[in-house]
Amino acid sequence: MSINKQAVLEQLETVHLPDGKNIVALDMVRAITIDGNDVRFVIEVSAEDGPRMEPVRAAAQQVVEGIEGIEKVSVILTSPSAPKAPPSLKIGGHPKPAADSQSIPGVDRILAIASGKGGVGKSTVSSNLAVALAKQGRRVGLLDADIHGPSQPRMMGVSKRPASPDGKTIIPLQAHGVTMMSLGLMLDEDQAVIWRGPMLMGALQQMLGQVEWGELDVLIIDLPPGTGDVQLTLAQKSKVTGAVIVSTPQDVALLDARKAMNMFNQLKTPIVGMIENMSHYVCPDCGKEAHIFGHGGARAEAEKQNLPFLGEIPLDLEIRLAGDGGTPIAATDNPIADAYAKIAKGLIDADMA
Ligand SMILES: Nc1ncnc2c1ncn2[C@@H]1O[C@H](COP(=O)(O)OP(=O)(O)OP(=O)(O)O)[C@@H](O)[C@H]1O
Repeated sequence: MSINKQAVLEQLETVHLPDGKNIVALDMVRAITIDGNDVRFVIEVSAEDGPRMEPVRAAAQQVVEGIEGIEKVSVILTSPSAPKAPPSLKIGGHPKPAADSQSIPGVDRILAIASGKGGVGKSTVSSNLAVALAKQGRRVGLLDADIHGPSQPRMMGVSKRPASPDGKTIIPLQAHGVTMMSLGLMLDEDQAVIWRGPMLMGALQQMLGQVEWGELDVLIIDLPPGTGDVQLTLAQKSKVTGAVIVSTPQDVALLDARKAMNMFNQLKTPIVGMIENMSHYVCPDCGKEAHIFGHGGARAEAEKQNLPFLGEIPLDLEIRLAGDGGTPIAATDNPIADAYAKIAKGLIDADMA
């Protein structure tokens, strides 16, 4: 028997609190994840109730363990302990149930930039691609959904707190011809983000739903690395046109990229193609090309997976310096900008941006 979320919820409806209401009706069950024969979920309780809720947790585990075919059940009790949201903007909070996957009014396409592994340059690709597309006349938005480590404010050179005239809608900022928003703009730069899953999901949904994006040809979303809740929420709750996978050429990054691709396949999010970042290094002194992380791995992987290969970006100090300085290299006339321009053109020609 295949295990589905509905079957899990039905069992959980039989777990009641002392006041008689069940934990599903009370909206306490979060983040149900079914992984083969294993099931994981979270029960959210108030901080005061926490210690008294262990029997409820145990009961929830027991009833789900009773479902035929389930081998392992992990249930975690959590209570909100997130830092306070910026008062006027109400970022955070629980995700509101979305009936179906939603499109964003005025936004024609959503492109998610993803990677399996951290640090492969996904955020750098996102900002440069956004700028390169804007330079080619597209109306582009950039949403920094890398909520654990938002880096777009630094890379795009913005630090102003977005306005919210009515305390509900959020007015995004403009930088290098791109309309952008990042949770980083709501936080102090060195504030660690320790929000738990459900809070993050709420924040993400708010960023998608409450930001006044205006009319956009494409909204680029810089995802966190890996295959976590943000990716799942995004793919399930919004109409993502496609995902672009960024990888460095070496095996370990490709291994993780494969996991990310599997996730998108399972979520039925089309994969637009792969980009190889840090593809090669040209020594500025002698002009010799070196392949520090190997070369061509992402292209070969794309071929293997029958996916388009969108292009390669060299490893270059100028790219890092430009990103750190708040002006993506794609916004300059440095010849390296051509690499991003080429990928942007490919996306436009494929009607993906
Ligand atoms: N092609 C490149 N050449 C040189 N430096 C690069 C290149 N791409 C990215 N970098 C640098 O590598 C570092 C990591 O890049 P970036 O933050 O874009 O990666 P990421 O995959 O988004 O990371 P995270 O996992 O933190 O989200 C940054 O300092 C960035 O400037």
